[in-house]
Amino acid sequence: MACCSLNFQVVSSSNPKPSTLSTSSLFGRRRCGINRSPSYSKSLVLASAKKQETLKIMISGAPASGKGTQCELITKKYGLVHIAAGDLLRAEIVAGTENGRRAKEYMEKGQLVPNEIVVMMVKDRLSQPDSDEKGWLLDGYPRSSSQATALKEFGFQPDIFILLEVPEEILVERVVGRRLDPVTGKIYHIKYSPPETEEIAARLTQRKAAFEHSSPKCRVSAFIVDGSASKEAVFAHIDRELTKLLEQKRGKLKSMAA
Ligand SMILES: Nc1ncnc2c1ncn2[C@@H]1O[C@H](COP(=O)(O)OP(=O)(O)O)[C@@H](O)[C@H]1O
Repeated sequence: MACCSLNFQVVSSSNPKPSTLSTSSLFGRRRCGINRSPSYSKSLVLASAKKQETLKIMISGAPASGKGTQCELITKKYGLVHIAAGDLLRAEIVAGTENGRRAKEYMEKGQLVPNEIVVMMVKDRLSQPDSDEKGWLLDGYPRSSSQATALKEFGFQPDIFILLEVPEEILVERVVGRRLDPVTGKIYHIKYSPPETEEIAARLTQRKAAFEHSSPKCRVSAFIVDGSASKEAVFAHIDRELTKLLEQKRGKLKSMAA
């Protein structure tokens, strides 16, 4: 069965050790609606009308991890604004801006675009009213601990970080073996562009790992997906987690208004 091949881990900042939950316990629980009961106080209704709680999500996954598909499913279900760092950069290039011109040089070489361009670009997009109203799903950012820190300093903190982990052998089989040097930002390929020294080789990471090393101060859910897990099975796990999170956020709002 497809779902049997999917491990699900939740790591919170207070409990950095992941605890693996069984798929049956996750699938077994009923999802609760967030219907308003007529007994809610007036203040609650006013508070809710003023600002509905939304989700703020960061998602990371190596190429071929199925991230694109999951992003589509998540944004559709939760009505979030999908903000992909790569798309923002490509839009700058198309618009012919100075940032776009500079970014292009790095992108063509397969390197990370410098932080002074990417950070402000993402920050500006997150500051748009639609991101605030609908919530957001940030994709492809951060790719280093300094990017994570920079955004946090601007006050943008995700509720959850979703990590789609694909075992090494499947990734290599599926696509290229790209690796990031977290120190220099240089991208290598384990086969076609190997690192120059043993020292560099020892610290290379897949890009997603750069975020893991930055210790996000938010809940982290890692979905370890092997080749046979269907997109529906993966989404069922993510959906369960997000529904729970949203209920918690809205529950907190309720108790504050009561
Ligand atoms: N957070 C980021 N920081 C720096 N550069 C980025 C970032 N996100 C995207 N880029 C640049 O844009 C390119 C395209 O990104 P993306 O659309 O996510 O595709 P890919 O998965 O092939 O990297 C990357 O190769 C990189 O040069």
